[in-house]
Amino acid sequence: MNKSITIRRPDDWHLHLRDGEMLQAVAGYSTHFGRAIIMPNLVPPVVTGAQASAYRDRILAALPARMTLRPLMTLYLTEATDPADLRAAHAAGIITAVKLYPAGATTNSASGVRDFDKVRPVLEAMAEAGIPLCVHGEVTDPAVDIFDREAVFIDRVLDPIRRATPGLRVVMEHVTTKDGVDYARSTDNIGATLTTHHLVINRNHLLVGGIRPHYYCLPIAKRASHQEELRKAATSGDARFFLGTDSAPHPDRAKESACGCAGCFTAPNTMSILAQVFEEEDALDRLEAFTSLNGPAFYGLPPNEDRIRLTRHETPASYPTHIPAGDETVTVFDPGFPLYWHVEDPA
Ligand SMILES: NC(=O)N[C@@H](CC(=O)O)C(=O)O
Ligand SMILES: [Zn+2]
Ligand SMILES: [Zn+2]
Repeated sequence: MNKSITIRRPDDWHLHLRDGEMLQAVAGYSTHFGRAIIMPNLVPPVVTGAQASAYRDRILAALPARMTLRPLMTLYLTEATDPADLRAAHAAGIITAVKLYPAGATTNSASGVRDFDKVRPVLEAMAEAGIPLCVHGEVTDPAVDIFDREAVFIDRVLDPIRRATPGLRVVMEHVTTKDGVDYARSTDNIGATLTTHHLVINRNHLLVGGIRPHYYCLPIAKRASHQEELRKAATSGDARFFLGTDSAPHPDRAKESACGCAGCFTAPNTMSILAQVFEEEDALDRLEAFTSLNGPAFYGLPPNEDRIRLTRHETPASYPTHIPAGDETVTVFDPGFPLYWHVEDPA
C-alpha cells in the first residue's frame, strides 16, 4: 500500500501572480490552493483600493474554470498611502492585508518606504482596524552584508515599529534565518511565512560548482544551519509558522542574465516538495498545520472545508521544467531530488 495522507485544502499566504501575459501563463499553476495572499508589487504597484479591486478582477478572469483559488488582495504601502482609502478597502472586503517593502529591498520595490515615520499614521489605522502588515524584512543599507540584512532589519526596523504601534498584527514574510524564527517565537501578534524553496536550498545550492540563477531569490538563501532552523520551525506545528510559497515567476531571459533578478517559481510542485520535506523530518502529521490551519488561524479565517490527498508513489511525479509565457519561458523550481508525492485533488 502506498503511504498517503489527507489534509484540508492548503492556502498560499504569499504569492506573486504578476499581470498581463505572465498572469495568464502562471495563474493555472497554483493548483490545490484554496486562497492566496496576492502580492502587490506590480509595475506600477497596487497602491489604492480601486487598483486592488481591478487587479482582483483580472486575476479571476485569468484563473482556469477548474481552479478554486480565491485571491486575497493586498495594498503596497507607500509614504503616500491614504489611511482612509486603506480602511475603506478593508471594510469593503477588497483587501486582506498591507505589504511593506523597504524601498529598493527586492523586485519592484522602488515605491516602498524610506522613512518609517511617514507611515506611522497608516500603521496606527491598521492596528485599530486589525489589518495585518506583511513585511519584506530586509534592510537596504549598502553597508550591511546581504546575508545579514534580515537579522539587522529585525533590530533596526521591525522591533521598533512593533513597539511604536502596539496591537499591530505583523507577518514576517519569507523568513530565512534563525534570527527570524527566534524573533517570531519570542512574541505574540506575529505570524511568519516560510517558503518552499528556503526549506530545500541553502547558499551552497546557489553558489557551489557554478552560480544557479534559478535559486537566486530574496531574501537570499542562507547557510545550512539557518535552513535547518527553518525546517524545524515549519515542521514544529507552532501556529506562528505557515506556508507562503513566494512563488515569483520571471522570464528566463531576466534570470539568466549578467544581472539576474530574484525569485523562484515554485507554484507547480510546491505540495509535492513539502510532503517530501515533512516526510524527511518525520513530521507528515504536521503538514496540515503548516499548509492549511496555521495561516487561516492567524488571518482570522476558517480553514478550507474540502481536502486533498497526497500519496507517495513508487515512481516520481513529473512536472514541467519550463512553462511558456507569451514569447518567453519560465523555469519551474527544481528541488534537486525526485518527487514521489502525488497530489489527488479533491481527496
Ligand atoms: N522573493 C523574490 O526573490 N522576489 C519577489 C519579491 C519578494 O517577495 O521579495 C518577486 O516579486 O520577484
Ligand atoms: Zn519579499
Ligand atoms: Zn514575494
